[in-house]
Amino acid sequence: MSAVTGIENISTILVIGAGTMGRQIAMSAALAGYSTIIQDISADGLTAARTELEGWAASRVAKGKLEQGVADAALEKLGYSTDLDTAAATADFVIEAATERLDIKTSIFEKLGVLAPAHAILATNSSTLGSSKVADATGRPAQVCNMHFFNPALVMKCVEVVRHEATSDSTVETTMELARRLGKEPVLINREVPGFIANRLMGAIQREALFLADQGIASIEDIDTTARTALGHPMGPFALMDMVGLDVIDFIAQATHAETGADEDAPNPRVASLVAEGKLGRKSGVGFYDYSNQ
Ligand SMILES: NC(=O)c1ccc[n+]([C@@H]2O[C@H](COP(=O)([O-])OP(=O)(O)OC[C@H]3O[C@@H](n4cnc5c(N)ncnc54)[C@H](O)[C@@H]3O)[C@@H](O)[C@H]2O)c1
Repeated sequence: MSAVTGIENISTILVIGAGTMGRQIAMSAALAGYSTIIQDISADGLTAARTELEGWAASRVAKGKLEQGVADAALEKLGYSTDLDTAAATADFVIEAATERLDIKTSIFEKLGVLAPAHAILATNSSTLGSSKVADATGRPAQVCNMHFFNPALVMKCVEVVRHEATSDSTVETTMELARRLGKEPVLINREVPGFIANRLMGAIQREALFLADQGIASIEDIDTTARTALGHPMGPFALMDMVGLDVIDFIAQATHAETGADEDAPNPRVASLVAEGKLGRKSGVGFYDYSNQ
């Protein structure tokens, strides 16, 4: 039997990592009324997170999309800390969104197993590491799962909840319900699989798009146009890869290939050579498309 907490007993959420994902996950939790602590080893990272979230709230209020009182209440619910020991001791639910490295995550989960209250659920936002890799380090594997948000986490509705073999039903139920209370539409993945659902679907489309382009069957522009005009996608696969970052696309392919060893998961040479040339997509000004004049 797991001693996991039910949704009604969750009042304090700890988000570990104040980067791209962590800060917006934390704001989603604060907006839902939870006392939320963002913990990061970098004080500068915490300051940057605070500045971005205060700016985000002010701009939403200015556009009439968020009431001033709601924004103020959420910002008041947010605490910032470099001290994991103190932060973890009060957490009912932990969402780890630190740097994507197994050694870092293992050490965090090991500490959480000791520091967090016995009832606390310990979730990871990792895109490529299944929670089974860190579950045993906690001493409470039944209370560990992936809770995978999408970027930008304040906007995207999907949260993939991934259970590993030992994750308890109550951990899954509480995590799914928490996601709903954060205004998300969670989906459940019953078994760990590289890429979960969304990145697998995206990977399949990208693979086919790259195949068509590599074979000279159609231009990247026409493939993107087809995805938009025939399939109703908001943007084509090449534009999307440029937006995500070609280094990220290549990293995900490498991680997936390392895990599955399947030929179809091998990193694409065209993407790898663009990355080697520093052409990373929108963020570097050039990727499949040229953004230097935008
Ligand atoms: N960026 C995305 O689009 C995206 C989407 C979904 C999930 N994810 C996942 O979210 C996680 C974070 O990604 P990100 O893009 O926000 O990364 P990021 O590089 O923007 O932020 C990572 C943060 O973790 C902090 N950190 C590093 N070691 C730490 C430690 N020991 N304790 C506390 N904080 C620590 C860093 O200082 C940094 O602020 C990763 O697991 C990634 O797979 C990322």
